[in-house]
Amino acid sequence: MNGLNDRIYIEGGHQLKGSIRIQGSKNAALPMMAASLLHRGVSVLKGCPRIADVFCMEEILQKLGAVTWWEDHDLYMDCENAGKWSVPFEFTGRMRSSVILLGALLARNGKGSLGYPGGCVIGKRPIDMHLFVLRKLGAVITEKQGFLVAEAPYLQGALVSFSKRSVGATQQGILGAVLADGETVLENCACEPEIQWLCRYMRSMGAKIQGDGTSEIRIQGVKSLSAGCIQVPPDRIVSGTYICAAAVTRSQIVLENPPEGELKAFLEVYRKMGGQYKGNSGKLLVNGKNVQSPVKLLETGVYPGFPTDLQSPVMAVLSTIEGESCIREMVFEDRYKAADQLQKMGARIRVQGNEAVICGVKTLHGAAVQAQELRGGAALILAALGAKGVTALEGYSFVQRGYEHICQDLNALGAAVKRIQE
Ligand SMILES: CC(=O)N[C@H]1[C@@H](OP(=O)(O)OP(=O)(O)OC[C@H]2O[C@@H](n3ccc(=O)[nH]c3=O)[C@H](O)[C@@H]2O)O[C@H](CO)[C@@H](O)[C@@H]1O
Ligand SMILES: C=C(OP(=O)(O)O)C(=O)O
Repeated sequence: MNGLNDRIYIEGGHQLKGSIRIQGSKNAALPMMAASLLHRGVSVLKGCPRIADVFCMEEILQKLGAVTWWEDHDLYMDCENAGKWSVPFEFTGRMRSSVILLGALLARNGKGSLGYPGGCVIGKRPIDMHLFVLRKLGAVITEKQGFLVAEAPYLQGALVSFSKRSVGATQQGILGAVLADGETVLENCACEPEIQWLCRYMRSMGAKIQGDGTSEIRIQGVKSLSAGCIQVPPDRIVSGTYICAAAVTRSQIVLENPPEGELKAFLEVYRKMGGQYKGNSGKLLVNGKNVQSPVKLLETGVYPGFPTDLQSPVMAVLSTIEGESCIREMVFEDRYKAADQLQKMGARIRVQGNEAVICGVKTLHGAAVQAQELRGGAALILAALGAKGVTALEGYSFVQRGYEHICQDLNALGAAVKRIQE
């Protein structure tokens, strides 16, 4: 998207206060939507975030023949007639998560074809392990001019050992195995909470899955699945982003329903920066007034390690803490796109390979900056909140992939963020 609609203006320097409700999780909702294809009837996701990626997945389901509708934040998907099996590149190129539809299409139809997945450009992001697990389950997959074509008259349970932990490939394996003949054992699985949420949802449909949340997942194939219904969990990355908003403005806010238990590694780093927090009856009181300590080394990692999705939001905060901090990005090869833009705002960041050294400054200043991907874009908004003067951020549509109403949320807390609609 180009033009004014893709631009927001943030006037920095306002203290935040008040409380905020956390939207449903993007990375939990998307695989659940793919899983809904496995029931030939109506399934529902309650509290589903109304964000660009969810709308894109909804369009894909419609393209496959599903009928979908919303009741407030509840998304209904009638997949009775979703018997088409091909998704063109114009849809899959917009979103990384589209790739896990391959397992769902194979499980439902015995065949599926898909344009190559898009999503945030934060590294190479190959899909070798996605194809590996489906091939292990019996699929024959060919790749032609950016198009994947997979066929399997039936899928057969198998022992599959992943060479590294991948959230998407683990989900792909689960989707492919739930309706396969016999037992599947997935080894070296990712343990991210979104995998457990997918499994909870699929168990509500009658799937037999055990071990999610550990590195070994066992799936006993069943003949069919019934209607799914679940409350989409609150988004841990959005929660972390708003905690960073309190930290960068040295403010105190309340998150109404954050998944505190899923935020341990992040909260540990926030605490090292001088941030304080207190959980109380499902709410989290976050006090960023004493955020002032640099962090010697923050390493991202697979869950329960520090989430790579919160790396750039924390970089924005560290840019405002005097002294030297260091980040080591261990998951993606190219996830420092926000650093150049933060420098335009006066940040002092040196990126070398997978390390970023940040020499915090007392105050950042407003500038014209460009978001190039989702979380990097959110990081620029955070930096702008704490900066002196006005920041014009181009590329807001990247942020809208994952944040339902970040501008309204921040304004409700006292920020001054403006979007000029064409
Ligand atoms: C929609 C969604 O849930 N996205 C999340 C998901 O992305 P996604 O599922 O794409 O991330 P993965 O866990 O698969 O990626 C982890 C690492 O494995 C590599 N890899 C992955 C698959 C593969 O076939 N081969 C391979 O080498 C990737 O390039 C990366 O270096 O987990 C990431 C890591 O927590 C998060 O940053 C993303 O927000
Ligand atoms: C990288 C992300 O999303 P995706 O995997 O969909 O590109 C993200 O949510 O930060």
